[in-house]
Amino acid sequence: MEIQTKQHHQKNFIFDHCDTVELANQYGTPLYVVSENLIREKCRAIKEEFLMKYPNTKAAYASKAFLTLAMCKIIEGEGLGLDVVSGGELYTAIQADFPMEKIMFHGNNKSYEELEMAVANNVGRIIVDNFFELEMLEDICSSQKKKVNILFRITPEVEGNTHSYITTGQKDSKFGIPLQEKIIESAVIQVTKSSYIDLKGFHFHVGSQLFDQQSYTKAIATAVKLMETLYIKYGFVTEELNTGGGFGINYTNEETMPIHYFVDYIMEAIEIGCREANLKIPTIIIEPGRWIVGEAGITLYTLGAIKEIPEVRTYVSVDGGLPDNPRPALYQAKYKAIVANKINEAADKVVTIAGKCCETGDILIWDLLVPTIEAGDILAVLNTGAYNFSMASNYNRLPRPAVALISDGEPQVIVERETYQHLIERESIPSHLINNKKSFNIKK
Ligand SMILES: Cc1ncc(COP(=O)(O)O)c(C=O)c1O
Ligand SMILES: N[C@@H](CCCC[NH3+])C(=O)O
Repeated sequence: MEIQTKQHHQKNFIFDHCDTVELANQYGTPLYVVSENLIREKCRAIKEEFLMKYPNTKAAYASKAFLTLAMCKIIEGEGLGLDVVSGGELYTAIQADFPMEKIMFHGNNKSYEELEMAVANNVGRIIVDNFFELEMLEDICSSQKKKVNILFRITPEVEGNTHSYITTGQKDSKFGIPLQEKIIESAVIQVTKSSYIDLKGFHFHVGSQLFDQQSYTKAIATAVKLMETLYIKYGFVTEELNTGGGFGINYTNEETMPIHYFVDYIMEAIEIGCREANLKIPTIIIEPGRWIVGEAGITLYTLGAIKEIPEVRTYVSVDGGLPDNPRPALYQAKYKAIVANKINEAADKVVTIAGKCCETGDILIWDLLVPTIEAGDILAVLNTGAYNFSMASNYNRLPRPAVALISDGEPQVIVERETYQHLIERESIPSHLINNKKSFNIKK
């Protein structure tokens, strides 16, 4: 493996200047390790190859990929905006003093309370997904006497070439306002009558972990057509177009695409579309999540039970699994991994890396090439920065791992490991169950 061969002089796998075996010893496993520098490098590439290259552009980090207070600070420091999809994500941003005007609030079923919180905190854009939300927003704005800027999320009717669970732009999708004339146009007409809500433009998101540029181009063509129709029929000028995120990253053998691979295509399609339709190019916004943080994270595990089924396979179990990384079970996602304390030993055995959950589907990696391994070895699963920590659960009552952030070669814990006590913290025992003395008559 490339990373291993580069490190002949090292004994252990080094990730962003830190010895991963030492990290495992210091903080325990499973452990999420995230590199601040790698995140910043990605943000800077977005600045250089998108924000500085094209006028009138903005970028927001899709925080669902990985969000902590420290992450808010990194994103703020890099000058990007933040895409949030829930009261919890918004609360985290508020607690980190993230500039509220740079927040984009998404979601297909925002609650009244979540919208109240967004309006009260003056978030920059609310991406309205449906009429139900529009009516709540009108009500909230009139009672708070506040104006809000919104985008309508449209369903671009594009099938992204990715796992079906992470396509969002297809016609039959829970996300976005359908493009049928009478639906989208009546939404626009309704909002233009509002004295509280200012419709700035439109948003679409095709899907996640995409490499095919054509799906963006198709969605842009649809959005430009809508912009043109609205301009011709109603004189409505689209000031902003948010083309979502979804840029794919390298998990196994795919080549990681630089940001210009996606954004140059997007910008060209917009320029051509707007020129042909005689429209002014709106402000263009992108909101990648995975592309910014996915490759900046790894997960360290300790190997435990090794079970060889002769002539079938060898299962090697780790001290985590599905609860800290549900992606293989959910999306058949593939990962690569390195035995961190044996990087200079020849990898000549094929094993299957199993999680410790009571689930047959809790397999992190099928058929991984490893050297001779034993219990106690440290396994580093690569590219786990996106949608691992953020999707982690306590299934089987496993405490969630800590997160260590490496900043300029120095690791520190930014999220503490959960304890067994955390698992019962919100629970109580009803009085009749305390001594279990009462005989219980089950009402029929
Ligand atoms: C509206 C929206 N924006 C941005 C993203 C970020 O996606 P990704 O992490 O694939 O870039 C998503 C998730 O797919 C999304 O639904
Ligand atoms: N959770 C998904 C991405 C979802 C993106 C949200 N629209 C994944 O891990 O790939």
